[in-house]
Amino acid sequence: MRRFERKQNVFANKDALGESYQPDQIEERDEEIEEYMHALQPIIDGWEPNNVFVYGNTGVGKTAVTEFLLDQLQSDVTAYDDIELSVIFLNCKTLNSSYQVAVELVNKLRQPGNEISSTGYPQQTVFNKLFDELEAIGGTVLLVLDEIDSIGKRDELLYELPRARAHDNLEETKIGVLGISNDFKFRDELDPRVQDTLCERELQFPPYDAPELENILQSRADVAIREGSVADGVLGFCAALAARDSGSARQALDLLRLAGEVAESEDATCIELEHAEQARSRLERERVEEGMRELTTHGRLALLAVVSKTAKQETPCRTRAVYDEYASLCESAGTDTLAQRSVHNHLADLRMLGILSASENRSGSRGNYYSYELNVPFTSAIEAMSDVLRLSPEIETIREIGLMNDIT
Ligand SMILES: Nc1ncnc2c1ncn2[C@@H]1O[C@H](COP(=O)(O)OP(=O)(O)OP(=O)(O)O)[C@@H](O)[C@H]1O
Repeated sequence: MRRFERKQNVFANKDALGESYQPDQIEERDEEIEEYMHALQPIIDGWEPNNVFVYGNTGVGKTAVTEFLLDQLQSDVTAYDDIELSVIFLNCKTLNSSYQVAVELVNKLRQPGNEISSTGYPQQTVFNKLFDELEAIGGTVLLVLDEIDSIGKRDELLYELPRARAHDNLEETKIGVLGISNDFKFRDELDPRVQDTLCERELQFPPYDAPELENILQSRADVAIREGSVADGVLGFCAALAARDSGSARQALDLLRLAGEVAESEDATCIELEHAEQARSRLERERVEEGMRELTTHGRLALLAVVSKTAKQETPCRTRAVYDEYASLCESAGTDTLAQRSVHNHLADLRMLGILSASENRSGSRGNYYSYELNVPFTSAIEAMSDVLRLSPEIETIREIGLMNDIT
């Protein structure tokens, strides 16, 4: 049997491409940093902090920039004796109401063994306990609530916190709330009174473009990858793919890390383009599989219908044509067919998941219609389908037709 053996032929510090790594340097965000510093300036000046709302798509540096700037702020603030700054960071991902967030904050601020239980109190009692804890800290407290959208519509705490001094819930402590979110709808759906205070200062982080992502990758690769271990064009390839898809630095970093893993598993000493290609198709396949897990059987059959049309070189194609293909797959699977309207909804879901793309066509007086095609490689889709659908002979036939037509 093969034994474990250390392989470090490509990576110098692989963790530097991971999520928990905090970069020493933030690239390509000078304007946002300037605006952010402006919003935080009252803290250094000794006034009440602004409430700040930071939003932008996933992976665009909201958390990284916030952590970087708050570290800097905490260090700069030590030059002023009259300012006591405490920063409390809470990720709200698993907390879906004001009540839960307040309990979590109270427990974070209390000594171990003195925590409160997460159920059983009236909401206002928990809020009061939180105010007591905050008052005990004194000075300036900045509450950073990451993924704040998880709180949903039960956002009373976001109303109460910024008004705590005005409502005499806090006397000594000056409080600021810094909310971070990638859900654009959340901000718009907030109670207008919450919106007024919470979004006192708004910072929007746009998606990165390809050159920006390449610079971010380069600065991470300098730490993470051995010198000379990444071939020309690899960083550009990862950056271009992520820019085209999401503009997310996380996606670009994940791609580079996986490309490095592929290279290491092949005992290569340098990450070549072909490793990045393999990483791309693996990530895409994972994305299709992940998306497909959420689909119902009919959603999967609708997708298989588009895959089949792709094999026959008949995409982009209209809902009607996808529907006919879908109906015959249902027959093979021994399943009743849904109405065309429902299949249309499944196609729209697949488009939202990024598995299909659609182009809108105008057909004069009869209105507009969509044509669908696969937005992921044929091979990734067919592999993923054969894992989740029990239609082996049909899937094999589609694969063969695709092969015959040179579809990859
Ligand atoms: N400008 C940048 N310079 C260096 N690294 C960056 C930059 N922007 C993002 N990153 C890195 O990309 C990854 C994702 O960034 P981050 O977690 O800050 O995104 P986010 O906008 O907070 O996303 P989400 O909404 O999903 O939490 C992290 O590893 C982060 O260090």
